[in-house]
Amino acid sequence: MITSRRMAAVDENAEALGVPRKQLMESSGNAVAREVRSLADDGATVAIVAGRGNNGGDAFVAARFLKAYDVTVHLLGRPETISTDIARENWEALQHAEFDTRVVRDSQTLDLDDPDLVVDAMLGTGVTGELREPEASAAEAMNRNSATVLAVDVPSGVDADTGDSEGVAVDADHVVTFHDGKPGLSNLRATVVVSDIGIPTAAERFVGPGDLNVVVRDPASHKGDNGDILVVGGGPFSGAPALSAQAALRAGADLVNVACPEDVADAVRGYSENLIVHDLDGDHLRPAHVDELLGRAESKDAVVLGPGLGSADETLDAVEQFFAEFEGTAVVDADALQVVPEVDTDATLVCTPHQGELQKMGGETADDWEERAELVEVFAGDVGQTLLVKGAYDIVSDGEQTRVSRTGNAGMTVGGTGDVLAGVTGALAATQEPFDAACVAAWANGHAGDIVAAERGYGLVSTDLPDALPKAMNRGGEVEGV
Ligand SMILES: NC(=O)C1=CN([C@@H]2O[C@H](COP(=O)(O)OP(=O)(O)OC[C@H]3O[C@@H](n4cnc5c(N)ncnc54)[C@H](O)[C@@H]3O)[C@@H](O)[C@H]2O)[C@H](O)CC1
Ligand SMILES: [K+]
Repeated sequence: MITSRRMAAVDENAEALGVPRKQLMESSGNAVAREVRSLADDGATVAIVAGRGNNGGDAFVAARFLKAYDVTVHLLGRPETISTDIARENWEALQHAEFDTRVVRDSQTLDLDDPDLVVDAMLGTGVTGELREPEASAAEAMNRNSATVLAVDVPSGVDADTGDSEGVAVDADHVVTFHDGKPGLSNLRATVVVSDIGIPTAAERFVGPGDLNVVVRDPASHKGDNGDILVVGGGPFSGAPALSAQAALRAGADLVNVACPEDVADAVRGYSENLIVHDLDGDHLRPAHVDELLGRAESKDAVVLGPGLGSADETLDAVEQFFAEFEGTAVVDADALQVVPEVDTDATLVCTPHQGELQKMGGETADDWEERAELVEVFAGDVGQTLLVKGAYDIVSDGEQTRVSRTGNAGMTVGGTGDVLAGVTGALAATQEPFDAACVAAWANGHAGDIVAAERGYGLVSTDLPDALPKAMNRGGEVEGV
């Protein structure tokens, strides 16, 4: 089963892997035609009712594969308003080749006649809310007609994720859906055929640019809505928490607080005026600081715990006591990781170990990435948390779902890149599900590294990465009105 949002992500990933959408549309159209052939004999009359998105595009392709039938394509709305290039190109191909096409300007004039089969290609997974006109009247006309109805991907007006319809929806007898089942189709009376349209498994297995579609920023949001986080780190080191914090800001977090031992607090402040720094007395984290940290963490969307903390016994005790009480979301990195398997916590954790740290946590690793992915999945299930295991292939698993990120390069073996990743993960975990946050963070951090390496090769240093993050995460036209 796949949700509409995930389907859109996988589609975009397929494109990035060299399988363009237009090619997928050709497969979808072919699958629709195959289904028509299984439902109606040669010579039968087929009325295709098409919308102006890619759902309609699938049906324009199908028409080309149905030479043995008497096909009429009804387009709802003006051809100039077809919303995607690939659907428009397939519509134009029908005009050039003199197919029987009709433009329906007013849905009241939609004349389906008395076909043997109606194909509902008005709307698919791109739809939100109640059917508008002309689709709503067209759906009613289809429902009144006695012909068998085959829906393309999802009956128009039905939410593919939930099966609900806010208003009128096409009452389909059959559905041909693509790539994988849709949760919303299981409770309909229609029979459902799932058709493989040639999306590579890699488009789901590997994190890709499409996975970033979970990161949406509401233009009406307020300060803090896009992530208010606390980085707890530093002591033996001062650069690590500062790198995490700056990376979190560049990954989109609104507010980043740092709590660190006072001996390094001024150094951390000095790295950036964008950070809010709180001193913990002394030169390393101790159990005496835990109450203050819990108080500060309570109002945050996520905590990043570990960068530069060191492994003094008192520090690890403090980490353990923190987890015993904390109930929010935390990204755990570096020396703090070894505490995770020991502790009984109600917190939601995203752990970001490299393979050595994974072993120290009690997990197993393997040279072969596929074997490693299996081991990480089992260990994530045992720990009951999300793991992001760093390597040339980063493995992300929550014990049930596992994905792999292949971005990044050998230049990123330089010190500090893990601190950056922890910060990015923290920013994303503040607003996203832990698994999605880890997947996007791994991909974006590696992609930022690739952007830097293109200019600086193996001269890449960790402080380059935060600056490259916005470009690595920019999905184009993201900022409204710019
Ligand atoms: N990987 C795949 O599964 C592929 C699926 N394909 C097909 O593409 C559609 C999804 O296409 P998309 O263009 O994103 O959206 P739609 O065609 O479903 O609709 C967009 C269209 O509808 C308008 N609209 C939105 N909401 C409403 C509403 N409530 N009432 C009326 N109109 C509405 C919107 O403005 C747009 O114009 C998928 O289902 C598959 O059929 C591709 O072929 C490739 C691979
Ligand atoms: K449809």
